[in-house]
Amino acid sequence: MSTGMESKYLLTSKTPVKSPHGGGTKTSVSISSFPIKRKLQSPVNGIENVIIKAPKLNNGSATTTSNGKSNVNTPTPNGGILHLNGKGIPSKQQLELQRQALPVYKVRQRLILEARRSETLLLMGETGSGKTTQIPQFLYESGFAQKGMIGITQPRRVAAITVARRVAQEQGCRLGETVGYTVRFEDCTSPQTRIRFLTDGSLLREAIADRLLRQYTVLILDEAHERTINTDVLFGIVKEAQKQRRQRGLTPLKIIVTSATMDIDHFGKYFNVRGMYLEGKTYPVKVMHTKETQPDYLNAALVTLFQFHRAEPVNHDVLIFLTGQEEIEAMAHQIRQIAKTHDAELSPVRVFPLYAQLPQNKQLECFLPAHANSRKIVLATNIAETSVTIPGIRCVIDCGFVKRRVYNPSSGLDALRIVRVSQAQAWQRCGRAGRDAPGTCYRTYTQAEMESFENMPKPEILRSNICSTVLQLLALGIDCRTFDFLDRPTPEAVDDAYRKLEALGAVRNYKIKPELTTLGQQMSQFPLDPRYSKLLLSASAFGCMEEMLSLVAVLSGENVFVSSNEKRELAALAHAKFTSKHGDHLTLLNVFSAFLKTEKVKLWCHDNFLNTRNLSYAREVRKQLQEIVERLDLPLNSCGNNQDQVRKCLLIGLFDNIAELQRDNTYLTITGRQRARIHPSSVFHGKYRPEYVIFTEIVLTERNFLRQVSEINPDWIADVLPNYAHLNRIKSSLK
Ligand SMILES: Nc1ncnc2c1ncn2[C@@H]1O[C@H](COP(=O)(O)OP(=O)(O)OP(=O)(O)O)[C@@H](O)[C@H]1O
Repeated sequence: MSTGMESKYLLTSKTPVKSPHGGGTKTSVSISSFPIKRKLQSPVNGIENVIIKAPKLNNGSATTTSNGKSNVNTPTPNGGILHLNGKGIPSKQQLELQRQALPVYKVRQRLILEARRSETLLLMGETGSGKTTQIPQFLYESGFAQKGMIGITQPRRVAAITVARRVAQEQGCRLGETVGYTVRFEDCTSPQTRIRFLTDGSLLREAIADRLLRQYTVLILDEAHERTINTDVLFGIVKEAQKQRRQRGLTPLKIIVTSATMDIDHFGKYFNVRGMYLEGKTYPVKVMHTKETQPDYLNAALVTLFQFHRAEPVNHDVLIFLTGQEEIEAMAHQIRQIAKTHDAELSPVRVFPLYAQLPQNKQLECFLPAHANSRKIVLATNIAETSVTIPGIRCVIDCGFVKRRVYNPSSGLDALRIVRVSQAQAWQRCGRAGRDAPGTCYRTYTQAEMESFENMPKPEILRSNICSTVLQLLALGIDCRTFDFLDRPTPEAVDDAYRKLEALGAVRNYKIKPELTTLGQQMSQFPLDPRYSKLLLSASAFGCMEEMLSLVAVLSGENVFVSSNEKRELAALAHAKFTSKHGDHLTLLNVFSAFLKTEKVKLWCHDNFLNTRNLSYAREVRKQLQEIVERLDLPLNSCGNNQDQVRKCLLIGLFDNIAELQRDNTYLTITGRQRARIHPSSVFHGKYRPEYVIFTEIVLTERNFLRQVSEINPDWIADVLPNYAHLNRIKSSLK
């Protein structure tokens, strides 16, 4: 099966599955989400949830032309059909017609009425029905943004940016004018902006400056089911801001919580409101499961892809959900190879990776209109799972796995693990098809397997390191233990976070009445993990502030190295110029320092196989971090050639990330006793193995890897962290 070309092999059952709603027919099942109807029957605090019915839609249908290419027919309000061919950029009039065809558009009057009547709305509607793009526009067009902005939060940058772009298009304005977005280190808004899409983390940082969030008249917390830590904290913050503004007679704050798959009863109890279900679907999506459990989900996805590719019209684009960068890059290579080998019999393909570490301009490439005579194949992680619409996608292939950050309180380490998706995530993935035409979703797992998946992903706050959250809340004057959480983290997790913050010197007296130290207050001003903030706040004492600003800026961004399958050796040679024998951190610093001195950056990056966009982004981040450092009056000193100071300083923030070489050439982390190897991207990979290392991150997959590794001298540990060295019986401290 390795080529994925065997056309007789039928992976999926011929009968599509029934949606959990029970709607749809045996052969064409509509996309659906959680069993909404069952949920909606139960009263919330005695308040009945309601279903808002949309008038019947004249949904578009797909027709196949004689040359095998199908046209997407977009329904128009007068029942006419508008030919778009699914690939071109629509005109203003076409956009308006597309808007009017969305289910949410049909209930806009009712929605506006509900928004005028109630302080808080809890809205559930099918994926693709128009919640994210339309509701902010209805509110804006009805005057809700006269005294402030309408803010819409998204869990991910790519969603915030692409949705803002679409809404700006629909409003006929340039991005950053009436419609804009704000994500970490990037603000594309202006004083004219009325509709602002932003990541939940960005809104949280705004709350530190103004707990009442006075810039906003409406806040829409979208994709509530994702339950990221930031969204969970925001629920409590906006609820309190709303109450305070009411009590002080200030401009009221409307809160709207939206999702296709949230647990509406749980949210209803928390906000003490009824939930509303906006009825109406866009295009049907046929859902297919494999007949049998697949031992290799990657191969199963590849086989399914080529079965589809052989059989279906070329402009039916495909989106495949995988777990991470390595898998995506490997499959992209395989697909291109297979397509090349069989180019005589197969239509051309264009493959687009989409994952968080990819430079932003590369991420956005798959959102461009597709070509009519080749198939677009997007290979994505869960960053494409919610909110996004990738034009042209008619087929989703879901491998059913996701890489999730999990925190192990007993080891004290954060790690990435590959786990099964939840049912809610599977339905969200399915919802990425059928957005501009009917679609199909192939799941490379059986229906029985799907039923064994958990209903909802466990809220991030219950499975992650919450140090940053505890610090941010404390900066807002809130003890995490008394905060009004939708789901409260366990007392052990809270204690663990306080203990870590105390070890970093950010908090004191946490057992009785936690207080931020001066250092902690300063740390909360950086949009960074507290450990990185600590590095910056300690750097001037080590005489290396200039270097640490650069290093933290690079570590906060995405991969600066460009790998090339075709020119692997040339790339390695180019990168070797920057290699520091002391490890990856100083290597990164060498790259970035050289970049900062370069004038013709594009050419220089190209010649050195470096990513211009990511390095330019790091330069921007550095500028912003330097502004904070200057505001805090910290000396901007440099250690020059004495770069040991940088590695010593790293110990002060990353002291939980020290590992010791073992006899079998693996490493054992001092905190948590995890065994791991050096990541293949490290300068130490397959070469000299230092006795002690400090690393940025541990990745737990089939094998554990330490990412970004530098050598440290154990004597430094005793100097910089005397208690730590003693407690952990580091060799040098026992001499
Ligand atoms: N960038 C885009 N290009 C083309 N069409 C788009 C784009 N963004 C949105 N649309 C159209 O608008 C529809 C509504 O999208 P929207 O994101 O508002 O839905 P939603 O209800 O929020 O979905 P979800 O729950 O999946 O986030 C899509 O189904 C699609 O038809």
